Formats: sequence, C-alpha cells, structure tokens
Amino acid sequence: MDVSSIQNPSFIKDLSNQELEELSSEIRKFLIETCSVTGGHIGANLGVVELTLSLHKHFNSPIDKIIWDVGHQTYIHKILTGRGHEFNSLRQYKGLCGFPKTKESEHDVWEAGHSSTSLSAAMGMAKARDILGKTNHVVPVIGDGALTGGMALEALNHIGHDKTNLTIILNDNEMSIAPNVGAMHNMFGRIRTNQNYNRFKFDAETFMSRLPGGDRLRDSADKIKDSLKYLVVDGIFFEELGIKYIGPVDGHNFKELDEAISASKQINKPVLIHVVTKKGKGYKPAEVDTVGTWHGLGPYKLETGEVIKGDAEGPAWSALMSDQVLNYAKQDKRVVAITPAMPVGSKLTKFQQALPEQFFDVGIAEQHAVTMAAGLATQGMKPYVAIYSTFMQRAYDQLLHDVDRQNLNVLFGVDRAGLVGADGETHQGVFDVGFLSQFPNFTIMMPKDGDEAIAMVKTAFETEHGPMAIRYPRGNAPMLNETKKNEVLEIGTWQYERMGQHLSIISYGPTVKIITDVADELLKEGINVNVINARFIKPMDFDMLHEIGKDTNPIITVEESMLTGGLGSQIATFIKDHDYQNVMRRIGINDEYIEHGDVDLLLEDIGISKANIKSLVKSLIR
Ligand SMILES: Cc1ncc(C[n+]2csc(CCOP(=O)(O)OP(=O)(O)O)c2C)c(N)n1
Ligand SMILES: CC(=O)[C@@H](O)[C@H](O)COP(=O)(O)O
Ligand SMILES: [Mg+2]
Repeated sequence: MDVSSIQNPSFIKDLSNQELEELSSEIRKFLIETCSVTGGHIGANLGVVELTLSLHKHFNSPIDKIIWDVGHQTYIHKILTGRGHEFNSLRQYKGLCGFPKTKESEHDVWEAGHSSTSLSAAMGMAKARDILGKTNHVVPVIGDGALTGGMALEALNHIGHDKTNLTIILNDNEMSIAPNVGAMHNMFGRIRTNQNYNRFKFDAETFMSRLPGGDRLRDSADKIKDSLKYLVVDGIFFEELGIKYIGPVDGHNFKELDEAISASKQINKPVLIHVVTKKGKGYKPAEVDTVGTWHGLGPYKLETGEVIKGDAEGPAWSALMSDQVLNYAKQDKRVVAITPAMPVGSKLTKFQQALPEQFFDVGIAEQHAVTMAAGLATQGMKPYVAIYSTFMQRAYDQLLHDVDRQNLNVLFGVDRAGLVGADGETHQGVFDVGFLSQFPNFTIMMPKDGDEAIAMVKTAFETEHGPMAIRYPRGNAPMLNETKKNEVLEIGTWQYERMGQHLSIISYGPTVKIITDVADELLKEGINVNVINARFIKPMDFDMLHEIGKDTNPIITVEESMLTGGLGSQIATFIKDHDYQNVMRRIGINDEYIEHGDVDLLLEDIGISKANIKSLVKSLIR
C-alpha cells in the first residue's frame, strides 16, 4: 500500500490484525525514509505506530477527540488523516508542521509543542461534551515523560475527583528525551515488572465487564483486586486517585490493544490504559539509542543511521555554555546545574557524568526547576538553570515571584534563544526578552560569539548580581576572538563594533555580525554607521544611549525577538522620555507567531537580512 495516498482513517476499521501489522511495516518504512531526508521526531513516532492505528480503529476521529501530548509523535496520525503526500515538506518552510495544527486538518483537535497539556485540554473537551449533551469519547495520549509535568498532575487530581469519562492513554517507553526520571518513572518500572498481577487484574476486569448483570461480581472482583494490589504492587497511584487503571499493555500488539481499548469503553469513568512501547521500534539505530539522540534529529544516512552533520563551525552553543559552567562547578561545589528534562539538548550529559551530585534532571518541571534554584540560592549555592527560552515561559511566575523578587543569585542559560527553525511556532525563543525585561532585578545578556559567552559566564560567577540570564541560540557558536575570555564584563555596558557618524544600528547576539557585515559593505559606498553590540539587553548602557541621543542621527534596532517589549521598544522609550529627536526604526518580530522553516528564510521574512537593513539605512540618511 502507498501510505502517502491514504485519505482518511475510516478503512482501518475493517482491517484484520494481520493487515494492520502489514500496514505498520509500510508506515515505518515510509517514516524512516522520509525522515532521513527531512529530519524529525522519528524515535517517538516509530514507537506509536500500532497505538495510533488502534486508536483510529476504535475511535471515530474527529468526533472522538484524540489529543496528543507534546504532539511530536503525530506523524502516523497525519498519514492516516490524509497528509502522507506532504511528508517531503515536513518541518520545512511553508511545509507540513511537525506538530498538530488545526488549520492542517479537522483531526488535529488540539495544538501543542509544549508538554503536559493534554489532560487539561481533554478535561475541558469532556466537560464541554457533558454540558452540551454529546456522547463522544475524549482520548488524551500522554507519554511517561510528559506525565512528569506539573500540569498533567494538576489535571489528574481534578479528573480523578470529578470522575469525568475520559480514556487516558499513557504511552510508557521509559524515555523522556533522555531516559525518564523521577519517582513516577520508578513506579511504572515496578508496575511493568509485576506483569502477572496486572495481567490477572486486566483479565478479571475484562471478564467481569462481559458478564451479564455482573455488577455484584464486579464488586467482588474489585475487592479481590484491591487487596491483591497491596500485596503485589506498592500502591496503584491512579486507582487511588479514582482513575481506573488497565495495563500494562504491549503497545506493539494489536490484540492486547484491542482488548484494553474495548474494555475501557465499557467503563463510564476516567480510565487510564498503560501502554508499554519501544521508542524507535523498527529501526535499529533508533531502537538501541539509550541517550535520546533519536528522539528528534536532522537528516541521517538511511542505511547506517549516521547523522549527517552540517558544515557549521565552532562548538555548539549549549556545549560551550555547559562546559564553562562545569569548569566552575569542578572548583566550587556550590555551583550546581539543573535541567528540566533537557540534558541532551542543553548538552549537560558531560556535567552529569562528571559531577552527578551537583546535577539535577528534574523532569519536565520548569516551574519546579526555577523555584528549586531559588531555594538553593538562599543557601549560598550558585545554581545554573539551563532552560530553553520557549520552556522558560512555563515558569514566568517562579522567575518573578521566587527568583527576581528575592533578588537571588541564579544564573539562567537561556538556550534556543531566537528562532529555532524546524520546530516552529511553539518553540521559537522570542518572548523571553520581553518578559524578563519587566523584572526589576534581572540582568539579561546575549553574546555575539563564543568568546563573549565565556566572558559572560565568568561575569555571572564572579559577581554577585542577582538573577542573570545569558541567552544563546540553537546551533554553533562562532569564535571571533574579539572578546577577552578572562574579562569580567562591566554590567550594563555596550560596545561599539564600528564607529561612524551617519546613523546607529544597535543589536545583540549573533545578529551583531550581520550588522557589522552590513556596515562594512555600506562603508564602501561612503556610508559610515555606528554598530553597537548591546551585549547587556538589561540594564541598557544609558551613557551610550545619551551619547547617541545627543548626536540626533537616526537609530535602527535589530533583534530576533518580539518587538513588543524588546530592546528596540525600550530604546525608543528612553529616547522619547529624554526628549531626544532621533528618528527610530525597529526591526524584529511584529505581533505574530513565526512558523517552522529554515531560520535564514524566516529571518528574511521578518526583515533581518543584509539587503533589507541596507536599504533601510539608505532610506533614513538620504
Ligand atoms: C514544557 C516542555 N518542556 C520540555 C519539552 C521538551 N520535550 C519535548 S518531548 C519531551 C519528552 C517527552 O517524553 P514523553 O512524553 O515520554 O514522550 P516520548 O517522546 O517518550 O514519546 C521533552 C522533554 C516540551 N516539549 N515541553
Ligand atoms: C518536541 C520538543 O519539544 C523537543 O523534542 C524539541 O524538538 C527539541 O528541540 P532541539 O532539537 O532544539 O533540542
Ligand atoms: Mg516517553
């Protein structure tokens, strides 16, 4: 079967389990091939082929609502709902999104990208169903990693109490991106190894549910089951919360999935089906990955699974930052590193191995990570929280209420700052400048290159300056050798990269290099501009701002961030507040979300291109 020609999932309902197995193989082959060219979250998808087919067999999407947590594992769902023919554009500019998108299909009933939202969304949809007198099923599919997120636990607490009819699918592959962590993860391990008890429990429930007038028998079975669970397993969390537990079920076995889903449909209460799957199933390099490389990656060689490396020079920004912090941690045990489930992306595995006592992977728990860091700081520790800009959004109040308000010495490595590319809208790191700038005590920096990043880490560890954020982008750090790595930077000072007299262009981070290139090209045409590296986004360099305010020449600001609340807006406010007369133009992201695609193309769309900046300069000085 040509899986890219599938129009909708209705045909699955008539397939035998053997036919479903054949279809699974074809889908896997298709995914492994297409993702070898486009890249993507291949590991997670290979693990849910049978599960996705079973869900579409037993439920009537989109009337029944299948809600995918995170949404990175929806490739099979996309194929079954008529999008297979678009897979060569997966995660590319103007192509198919790597996450659910309501505008792509009516079957994508919930958009995500950030984790642990599915249960709350499901509760909302189920309540709407009940209030409106509808009868559809609501089926959130949540991974064992996503279940470590606070939101998911808040929702479970509500669902169990409210007894709302939901079919929760727990996809337990023992992996978050890296191996999963936490006490719940350990509990699932115990449940998995107590297969006999669970098999008995599942069979008994299915059996009882099929008996006519079996209420009394069911009650007795519940009692036997309840006493057994304390004998065999040390407490079944979900049942105690009021959520019926079915499992564990082999998530690659259609018969077991059939039985479990059918049984769940007999129960008019919240049910959780614990499905055990293998991440990367069916592709050897992904199956044997114990690190998390195959969770999501770029193109790879199909035959060997060898990852195709880009031609970028310099160390990965994340590695450069984590290694610097590790150097300090080796000399000072007060330096500790915290990651909310991103040791792989934030390149902290070296730190984890070198100093396990000073390293904390707290699971997908950004709020906890930030407040835990605040707690550490109150005791004189020097916590470093490596956190993606986009996921930092989850911890807005903790940053404000716990860290900033108490002016605590916590260093944040704000990873993936700026546009991230293929992950798109849900993951662009473009809001942190706006919200962190509002916090009175925060210092926000962004290095233009790797050397400046090293000096910034030094500045953070060698000054006691309250909360600090060093932003750095996805990708590799150029080492321009223009900053002394041993320098402690003076807080709130900017630097002239080029001196001119016609106009000032102010930027921060690697965008500074684009501006200096523009300035060099303009110089050949006799146009002489200031280029200012605003390496401290906050506090700004007020002396320099007065200088350029007084010279009255036009000012252009360029930033890979939202314009609202961005540096440009703050400079404009400063100029206005001081009655300076400079004409100002701001380049950055207007009031919109930026979709997925190649970063250079996206930058061009928002006006961060040499050509656009050059023509703006010319239009302002002529
Ligand atoms: C709030 C938030 N923090 C971190 C992430 C990054 N992230 C994406 S998928 C993932 C692991 C999810 O594990 P799990 O739910 O078990 O899904 P699996 O990939 O194992 O199928 C993480 C940490 C995220 N998407 N959202
Ligand atoms: C789905 C998700 O949130 C992560 O898997 C994310 O895609 C990781 O991004 P990086 O590839 O930038 O680490
Ligand atoms: Mg998982």
